[in-house]
Amino acid sequence: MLQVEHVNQYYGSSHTLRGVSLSVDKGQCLTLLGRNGVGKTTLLKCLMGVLPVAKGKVSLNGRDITKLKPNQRAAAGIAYVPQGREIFARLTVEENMLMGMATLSRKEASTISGEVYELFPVLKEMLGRRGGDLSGGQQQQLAIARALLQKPKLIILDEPTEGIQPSIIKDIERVIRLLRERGDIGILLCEQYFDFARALADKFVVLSRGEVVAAGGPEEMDGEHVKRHLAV
Ligand SMILES: Nc1ncnc2c1ncn2[C@@H]1O[C@H](COP(=O)(O)OP(=O)(O)OP(=O)(O)O)[C@@H](O)[C@H]1O
Repeated sequence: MLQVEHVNQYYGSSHTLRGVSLSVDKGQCLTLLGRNGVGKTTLLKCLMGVLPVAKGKVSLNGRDITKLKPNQRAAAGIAYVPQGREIFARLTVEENMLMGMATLSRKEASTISGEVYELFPVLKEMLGRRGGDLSGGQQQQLAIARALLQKPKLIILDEPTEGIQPSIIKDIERVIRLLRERGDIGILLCEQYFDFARALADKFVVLSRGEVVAAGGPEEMDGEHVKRHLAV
């Protein structure tokens, strides 16, 4: 479904992504690994259209989306849960979730799907609370819920466990596992927390200095060649 071919990106003269290729299939979770500063977030921003791709191609279900704007990519079916969550602090939980439905037709966007409350029961209890008053873990759950309400074909998660307490990390792991089992969505998970990433990966890619240096199935993630490029 998502096909990334030889993507290159520069910040000024600094060559940040060097010919990165990867693919994510429907019902599959690809985990993107690598130390701080290797280009993971830059790659995700290129996939979302927040940063331009200098050279290379990004396609979704066979459609070339390399030149599309972020809102067009959202409408095409990519949802992005950014690092730091970026929820609207002054809007309520309910209003934040409604923002996730902005790309849907009026009919589709009329009600918040009950599935979201099944996945994240805490959000139902907090509908009227301001986003900024939620804990970090609750904000992360809200950010994922908001992305799912977009009814995406592909969800991109940038370090969802960062700064989150262990009990909520377990909840997030459970939700990603459920989404994977549902089988109708592709998941691209960028993650520093190795055990979490390994538990969810159908396959993995390791970046180092903007290049893919290792890739394979979950059984290969414990290899020395992989760990050498990670902070574990
Ligand atoms: N706006 C920018 N302008 C110039 N250089 C940048 C910019 N954003 C990031 N960089 C640099 O590009 C490189 C890749 O950064 P990026 O944030 O993609 O890494 P990362 O792997 O996501 O790291 P982290 O896990 O810390 O988020 C780093 O060397 C970083 O300093």
